[in-house]
Amino acid sequence: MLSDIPREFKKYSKHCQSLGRILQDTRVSLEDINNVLQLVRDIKDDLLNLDTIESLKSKLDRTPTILVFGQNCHAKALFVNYLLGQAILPQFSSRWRYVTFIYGHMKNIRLTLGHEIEIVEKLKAHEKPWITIPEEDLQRGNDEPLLDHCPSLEVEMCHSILRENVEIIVPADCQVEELTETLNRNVNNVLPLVIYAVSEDILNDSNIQEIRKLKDIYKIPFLFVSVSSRDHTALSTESLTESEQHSAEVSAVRENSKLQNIHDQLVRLGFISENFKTDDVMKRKSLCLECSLDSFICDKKINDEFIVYVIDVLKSTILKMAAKLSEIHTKCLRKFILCAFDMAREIQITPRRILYAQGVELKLYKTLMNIACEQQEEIAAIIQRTLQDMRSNVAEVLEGYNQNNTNHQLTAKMATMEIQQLVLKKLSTSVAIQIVQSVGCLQESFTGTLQRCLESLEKTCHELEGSLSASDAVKQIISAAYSIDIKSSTSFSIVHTLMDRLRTLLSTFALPWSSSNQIQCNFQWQLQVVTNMIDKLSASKLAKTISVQFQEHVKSSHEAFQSAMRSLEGQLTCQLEQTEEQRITIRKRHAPKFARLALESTSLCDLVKYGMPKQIKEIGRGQYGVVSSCEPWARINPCAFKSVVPPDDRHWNDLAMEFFYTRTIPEHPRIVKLRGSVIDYTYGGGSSPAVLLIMERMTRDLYCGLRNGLSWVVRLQIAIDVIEGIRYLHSQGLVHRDIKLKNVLLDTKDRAKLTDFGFCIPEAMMSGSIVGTPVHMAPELLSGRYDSSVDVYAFGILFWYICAGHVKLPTHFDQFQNKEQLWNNVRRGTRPERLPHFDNACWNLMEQCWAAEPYERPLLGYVQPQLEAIYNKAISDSSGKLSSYCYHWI
Ligand SMILES: Nc1ncnc2c1ncn2[C@@H]1O[C@H](COP(=O)(O)OP(=O)(O)OP(=O)(O)O)[C@@H](O)[C@H]1O
Repeated sequence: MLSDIPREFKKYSKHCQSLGRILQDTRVSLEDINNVLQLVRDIKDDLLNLDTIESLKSKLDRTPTILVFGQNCHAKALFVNYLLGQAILPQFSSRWRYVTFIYGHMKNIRLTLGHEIEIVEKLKAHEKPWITIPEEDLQRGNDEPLLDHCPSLEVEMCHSILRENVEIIVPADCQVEELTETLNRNVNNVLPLVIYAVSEDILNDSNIQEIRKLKDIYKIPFLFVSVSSRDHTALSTESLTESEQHSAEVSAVRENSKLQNIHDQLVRLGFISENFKTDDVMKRKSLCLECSLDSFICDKKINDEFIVYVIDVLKSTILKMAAKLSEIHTKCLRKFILCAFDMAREIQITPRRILYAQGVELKLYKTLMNIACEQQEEIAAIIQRTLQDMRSNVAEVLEGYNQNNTNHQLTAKMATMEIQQLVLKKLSTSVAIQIVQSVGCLQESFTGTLQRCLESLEKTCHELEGSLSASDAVKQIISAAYSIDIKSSTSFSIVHTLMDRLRTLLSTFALPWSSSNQIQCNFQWQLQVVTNMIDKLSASKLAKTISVQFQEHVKSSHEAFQSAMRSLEGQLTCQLEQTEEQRITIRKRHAPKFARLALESTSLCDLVKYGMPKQIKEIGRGQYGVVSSCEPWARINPCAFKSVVPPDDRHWNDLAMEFFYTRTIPEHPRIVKLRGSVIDYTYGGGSSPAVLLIMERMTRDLYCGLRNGLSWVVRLQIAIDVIEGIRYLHSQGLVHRDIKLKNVLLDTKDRAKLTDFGFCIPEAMMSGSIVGTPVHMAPELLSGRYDSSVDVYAFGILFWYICAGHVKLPTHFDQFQNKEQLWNNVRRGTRPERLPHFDNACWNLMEQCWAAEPYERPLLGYVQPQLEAIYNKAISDSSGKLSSYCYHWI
């Protein structure tokens, strides 16, 4: 109804206010994180680059404006007059200037340049009272410009549509070519609702061109309205005379055929879809679909259907903005959570890596030192053997020089040189081969992982100082023992030293070739001298030298490694403290803030799309909220919602974080999926808003189920369902932390789903807070240091109830006066008692699950097949033995 339109604009403006507040909070929160983390800064830059926040802000500030275009002034006048319910515009005139209708307490009219500047000009309307705007005031003078300083006729009216900060603009008549520029200049920063009024049977070329141009400018759906001058408020046909009735029928037929023509033409031109029937409009309204198609209505239906177009445009506008904002919140929050995960991992892993690297290096060092000692004898033997083998090579060298050279002095020198080189080369090669063999396997087993581990530690460290790094020190240790280039003896320092020593030794024995002693050398004598000289080289001494040098080298590299490691460890410890601080800030401040914003923006989207859920009746109450059944919402049927009123900011943030985790996990048959949320800001008189969490409605909880009696097979199936649900949550990185009878809901077939993710949280975001329901709480929960195995413990207790088949507290627990007493005893090992009908398989399973030490508790992947085996046995037992019926119903 037209009379409902102001309400829709009012709703829109309320949503805009909510969005504006969320937007402002988002801006403040982004500023808050600005200096925290590089990663977070990236998020902000990302947003600023896109100008998302700013552009959303300017979109929010737009005034909803009904822009009335049309085939001619006649069509536009008819539409505006329908809309405002009075003949405000003359039906037969042309060359209009801009006409803007705005809200005012009294009817008033003036010429303006924009809203601010009023042009003082005497208007016809000022001369006497008027109903319809005088044509003279509307018409643009021949010399009146359309672009710069184009005067606009501003009409103030006291009308309910205009009261909601809405304007109606009838743009000035102009040529199609001038449209873009005139509209850009005169109608900017508005939220347009574009009407194209048609009064003729057919659109002419210039109309079509105009529509195309308008579609280029406003990329939103249009509403085509076929208008006619017929008075729809006229009396019903029954009160007409026969001839009047006849002419009314004729004009109705003509009207229908005109409507059909225009409709067909619009379809042909592709402006509206072929299947679009006016009746669809109502269907679309009820389905709350986003406005994506142009619509076509006739003026007879304006009263009922114009509102559909208005709702479509307003809803889709709000939805787009809220969805964009929600995307920003979710994106930031995801980054925060990932970041917290990485940080938690870094904090956990780095000290282990350091220990690992130190351990492996120490082992490597010790092994190399052992090699150096153990290999000494073998190296000596190798040197000995090599020197022996060398005699024949030396003989060949000497023979060659004696035959070919007459200058004995020169020959002697050259021969000495060549022999020296020969000895060194042979020695270095054979020693090198030995060392390579000894340490070669070490390189494979030690360096790969160690090197990677060190490199990753050094990469993590932001301020590695200039001195030798631990990874370089390890490289040195290895190269002290093993060098790829060992055969080019110069690159291997130990062999190089050996060469120097040999060179000195050999040059001492080079005297027989000198000319001063006048002794003629002959081959045998030379050979004897050289052989003697070689024999004088002490193999064991050389081996010892090599070994000592080798050990020294390894030791000094080891010391360098230790010192590099100490400095690396110091820096990393410092850095980890900062990382932990940042993680806490993210977990406690930034993530909850964005979670709350995300909850607000997604709730706004849900509210706009589906409205407030309509309560049927209360179905349950928990510690934190009331659960009610409600009418189908977002096509969820049957549907329920839990309303939670967070008492303070901390609870708000906690709720928002939990909501985020549970809303973002993919659907699973064993989990009650949260379908949406809305925030009721009016709750408690507006002082304490309530968050309504909307979900599928289940039949009852396991507590009720057990109290009313469930067969053994059904109970076992429920236990399997619960395990599947917990396993799924764990696979998503979430810990439930509150597994208990009331959080297991049953459907009509008594299949179970987990619900109430009030405490559900990813491990990395856990703060060690003490949460849960006392009897189901694992002892370590109280220490604040726990992991996902608390759910296994809680399942153990739940399984006790399932096996017991009733909801009475275990006698062992019943004796305690308060939860402190209970916890103290649980810590000391008190657990539920074994009931007489428990079989071994079930009892063993629950005992394993509630083991005191988390590491003793079984993995759920182990529990499930155990349960399935118990279940299969129960099925075969129950099908065979009717006599056991009573037992099953214990
Ligand atoms: N989706 C649902 N469909 C049907 N009943 C539900 C649904 N969710 C909850 N209930 C019922 O409402 C009761 C209250 O639920 P709620 O989650 O608020 O609290 P709780 O789990 O019992 O306690 P607490 O708030 O301490 O965790 C449940 O015990 C259950 O019986």
